[in-house]
Amino acid sequence: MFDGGGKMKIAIASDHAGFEMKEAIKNAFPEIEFVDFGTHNTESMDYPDTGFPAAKAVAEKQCEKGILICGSGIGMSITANKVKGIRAALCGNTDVARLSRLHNDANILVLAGRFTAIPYAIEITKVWLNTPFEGGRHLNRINKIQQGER
Ligand SMILES: O=C(CO)[C@H](O)[C@H](O)[C@H](O)COP(=O)(O)O
Repeated sequence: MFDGGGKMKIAIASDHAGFEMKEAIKNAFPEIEFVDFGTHNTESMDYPDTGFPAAKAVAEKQCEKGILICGSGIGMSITANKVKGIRAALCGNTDVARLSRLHNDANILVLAGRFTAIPYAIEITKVWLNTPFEGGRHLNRINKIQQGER
């Protein structure tokens, strides 16, 4: 369980199409403790095999947040949002990444390994990790999502 102390603990996972970006993100943030759910090479595999365990680690609060990467980001988004308590946001630019935290309290960032340049994906990640939830009117909406999950 994440205890709020020490390094921020982030679940990270990809399929083969997101492997290179996953490794680059891990290297770009040495101050973060990444729990890597795979995949560990570029051999073809199925994104739910890594996406579900990573999303569950966030939902069960073993990790504070998560980052998932596949080719388009769609498969990982669909997978993660099947897990109760997960609000996964596919972000292709820094403005949307900021809003996904401010307004949606997104607890998983999804990136598109085949459609976003790696240096920009790192910028998106930096913004996403450093933006707090705004609360207020947005909290009512998050509560309604949680009620709809039941
Ligand atoms: O789920 C996806 C598309 O909606 C992901 O982008 C996958 O990475 C992609 O489908 C993998 O494609 P591949 O042809 O098997 O490499």
